[in-house]
Amino acid sequence: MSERGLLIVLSGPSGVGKGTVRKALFESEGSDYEYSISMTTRQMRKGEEDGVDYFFRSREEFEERIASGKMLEYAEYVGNYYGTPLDYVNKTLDEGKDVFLEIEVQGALKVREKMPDGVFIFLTPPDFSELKSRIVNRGTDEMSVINERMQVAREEVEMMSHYDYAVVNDEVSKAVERIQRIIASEHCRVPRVIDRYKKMLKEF
Ligand SMILES: Nc1ncnc2c1ncn2[C@@H]1O[C@H](COP(=O)(O)OP(=O)(O)OP(=O)(O)O)[C@@H](O)[C@H]1O
Ligand SMILES: Nc1nc2c(ncn2[C@@H]2O[C@H](COP(=O)(O)O)[C@@H](O)[C@H]2O)c(=O)[nH]1
Repeated sequence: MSERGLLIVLSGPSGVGKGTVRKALFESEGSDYEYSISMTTRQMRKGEEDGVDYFFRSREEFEERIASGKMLEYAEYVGNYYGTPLDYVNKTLDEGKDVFLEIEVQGALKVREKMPDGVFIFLTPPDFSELKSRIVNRGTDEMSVINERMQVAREEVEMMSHYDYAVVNDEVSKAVERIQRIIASEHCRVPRVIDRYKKMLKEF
């Protein structure tokens, strides 16, 4: 039996490029990760699709899921709930597949408490004016929401010390390479592979 998959958590301020980097990573040669689609109560943006970008749900339904313990983590971010469905993550890790979460900081820290053997990567902007330009130029949020997201970003950067790695997203292809190297080295960590070797020795 193969060992449990690796949980990879990519986090960082809104607009830093988590989605862009994640998509480029998934499209890169040899990439073999399973993306955990999050659930949210926010309004669907133009071009988004239910079940692809997010599971878009009402607040009532989201709160029912929280109450019945169906979320690995959730957070309220700029007025909306966002969360990770628990079953999919556990089932996929048990199948030996690597699971990729792209989530904000409060949620990532909750996952860290529950699944400390995951790898926690904080994506950083080259600087804050570039971060603001990226959110503004994306054109998806009103100025009041952008200002709120920038305010949250200040607090989130303070939490970087709780992560295993910080990766700067200056250029998407470079950020992808840095993340690939981190994941490759995490796969070789002794606590991950030792059980398999112990089992092999027993059967030898
Ligand atoms: N390295 C980069 N250089 C320049 N622009 C970038 C880079 N990475 C991402 N962007 C642009 O920045 C904007 C924000 O990127 P993206 O939506 O991926 O961020 P995000 O961190 O996923 O945001 P959110 O957390 O709000 O979902 C997009 O318009 C994207 O094209
Ligand atoms: N704690 C969680 N945060 C999540 C999850 N899915 C996405 N996110 C983060 O929320 C913000 C805002 O996202 P947007 O799509 O409205 O721009 C961003 O930082 C996402 O990474 C989740 O399941 N849990």
